[in-house]
Amino acid sequence: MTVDQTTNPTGTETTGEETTVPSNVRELRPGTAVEVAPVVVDAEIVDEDQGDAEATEPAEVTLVDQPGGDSIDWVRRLQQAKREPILPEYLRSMSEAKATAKWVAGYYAHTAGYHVVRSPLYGLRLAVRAPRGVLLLAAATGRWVSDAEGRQVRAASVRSDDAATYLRLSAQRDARVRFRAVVLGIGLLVGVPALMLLPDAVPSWVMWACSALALAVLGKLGTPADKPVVSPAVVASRYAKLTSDAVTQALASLGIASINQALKADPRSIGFVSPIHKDGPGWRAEIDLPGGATAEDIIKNRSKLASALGRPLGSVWPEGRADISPARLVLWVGDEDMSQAKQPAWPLRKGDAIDLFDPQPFGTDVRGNWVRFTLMFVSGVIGAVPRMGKTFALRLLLLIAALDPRAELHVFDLKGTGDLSPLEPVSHRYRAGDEEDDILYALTALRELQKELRRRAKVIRELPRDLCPDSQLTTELASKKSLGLHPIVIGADEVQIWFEHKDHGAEIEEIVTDLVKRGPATGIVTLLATQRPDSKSIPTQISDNAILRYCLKVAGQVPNDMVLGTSSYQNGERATQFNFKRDKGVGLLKGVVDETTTVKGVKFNGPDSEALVARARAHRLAAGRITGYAAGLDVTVDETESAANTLLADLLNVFGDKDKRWSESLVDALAEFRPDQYGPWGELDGGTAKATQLAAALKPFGIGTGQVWGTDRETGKGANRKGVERAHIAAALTERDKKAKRA
Ligand SMILES: Nc1ncnc2c1ncn2[C@@H]1O[C@H](COP(=O)(O)OP(=O)(O)OP(=O)(O)O)[C@@H](O)[C@H]1O
Repeated sequence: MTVDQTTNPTGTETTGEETTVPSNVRELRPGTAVEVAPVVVDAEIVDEDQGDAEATEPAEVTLVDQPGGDSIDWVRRLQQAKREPILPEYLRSMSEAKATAKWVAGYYAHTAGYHVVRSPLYGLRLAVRAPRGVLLLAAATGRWVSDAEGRQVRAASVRSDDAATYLRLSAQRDARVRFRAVVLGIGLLVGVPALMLLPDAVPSWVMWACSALALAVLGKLGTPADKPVVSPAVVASRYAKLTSDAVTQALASLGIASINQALKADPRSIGFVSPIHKDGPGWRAEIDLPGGATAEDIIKNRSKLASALGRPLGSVWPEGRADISPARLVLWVGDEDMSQAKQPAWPLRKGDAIDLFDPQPFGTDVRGNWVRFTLMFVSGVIGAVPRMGKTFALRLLLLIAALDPRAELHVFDLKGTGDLSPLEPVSHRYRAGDEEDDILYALTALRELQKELRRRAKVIRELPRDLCPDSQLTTELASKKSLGLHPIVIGADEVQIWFEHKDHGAEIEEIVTDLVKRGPATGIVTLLATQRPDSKSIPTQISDNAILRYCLKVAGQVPNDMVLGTSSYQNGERATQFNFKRDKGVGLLKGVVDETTTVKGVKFNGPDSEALVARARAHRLAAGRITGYAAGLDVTVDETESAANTLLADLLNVFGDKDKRWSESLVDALAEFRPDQYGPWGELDGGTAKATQLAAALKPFGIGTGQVWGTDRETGKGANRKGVERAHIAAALTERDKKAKRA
């Protein structure tokens, strides 16, 4: 079609009789079904019957794709573009730059040391191989002088009876051999006497240097290709460059129907957004998947992808970029398995004071880059099956908190193994264990914290606007001792023990829910770790409101979604993918980073933690911030309250299915139930003494004892004796719990 280059106001080009539309522009035609339903009609496809009418009467055309390039969106595109950091990760802080420089220096020092130590061996190897080098040099010289390289061509001319060529080649060879023999002869005539005279003519070190050089050259010549003189000081990566062909083939082998169909129709349907390039210690490919396939489809099949690429699972990391498109896949393939890669030194290991309002390094991502986040304003849940690194992760977060001298730490090690004990010297509240008094200690501390939460909310609410414009706690406000808004960080390991406690579980759940929900805004950070992430061990109200989520290896979809949030498994965020043996300390981190990221937490062991805490304590001493447990001023748990606290619950436990029971039989049952606590009561002489004891213990709760009909177990006779009604105890227990909540 010849096109007259005039353009009408709608942007179409006209040729007098014909109306054409630029091939990349689609249109909607008025008066057709297309107008009602926005179906795109290609301008080239014109109904034959309507063709003439349209030719005589120019149709009113509404363009779907507006003319013009992308330039109208230029600024917006620029605004949306993600800026890559100007400085590489290792240059962003002085300490990291130093650590990197130190690492590089260490690397070359190691390489130099390795070769220096082996240099006598290298010399020996060269000396042993030098005679072979002499023979090979002589043979090569012989071949050069005799023009051996032309032998095959001359033989071919003989075989083909090509006399003329043979004569020409022979003449050429004779001339060449003559010339080369003369060169060799002169060389020998000059070289041999020179070699004999040289020792007397030059200083001996020159002779030694020349001899060493000659030995080195001849030794190198005599070295077989598969036995290098110098052994490698470091083992280089085994894996080759990632290519688009390898990626395409691997994606095709995953059995994803939409990808396979698209590849069948067009083998180049997998779109590579940018060239595959080196990104840290690995290769990065950014891909637009074809035909309705999503990044999740690939993430779900990570192990198959690794197998297809012929790499270890720990080095193949597909990620989605849902902010761009569900079909955008970023495939990063590491030079080595993440579990084998050495983690760089933790920037906080020296124990310098930090500000918790700033992002702090917690672990490294699959590329070995530090993953940093701000601990303030979050509540967190850490979950995993046993022995995968939960406690290490929780301790690491608490160590980070300890480095801010203002942070008040409340540490509860319900596992009771003392893994969190390095934090004792800086803890405001600390307890290890899950005994009754440990639970009561925690309960007392949590009640205090709930009161503190309310106080803080009031303080923030009443602060002058100029100090706190958005009711947002700032590092400056947190530093003002008079306000008492310093960070509070609570860490509890094996937290399910709290929530499952038969007497206090409900109250603890209520307080922790409050802390998790309202705490972050008031500077209270609650971090909970559990090895059994289900709705019983971490109530849904709490897990739903957690911001920081760190999920190490879990066994299935339910615990996975409990830690990472509903539908996470469905969306390809699967901590089930980690390996029991190799992926200790590796987990999916969510909520505090832009995208859910695979992170290997820093492995900071007990002795190192103690050393770091010693520094942290020194900062606190200097700042006058040693409080509570660390200052020898721990919370006191009222023991009578604790005995009284359990008495009502214990009575309900031993009551059995009766509504009323004699006091003396209840005392015997209590003594059997908790010998430590009620043993002495059981030893009282006679039923009356026991009944009097129970009556005295129940008096503070307003429960009286009265005559109760029962049967004597020994005589089998019925009688009226002092006893208690179950309903009175249940009512008193409910009333007491209500009071505790109001307090
Ligand atoms: N970041 C890490 N890197 C490498 N190894 C780690 C890391 N964190 C923990 N480990 C290893 O995993 C082991 C178990 O860690 P940890 O005690 O924290 O597990 P856990 O999940 O708390 O176990 P449990 O449920 O039995 O208490 C540790 O002894 C340590 O060797």
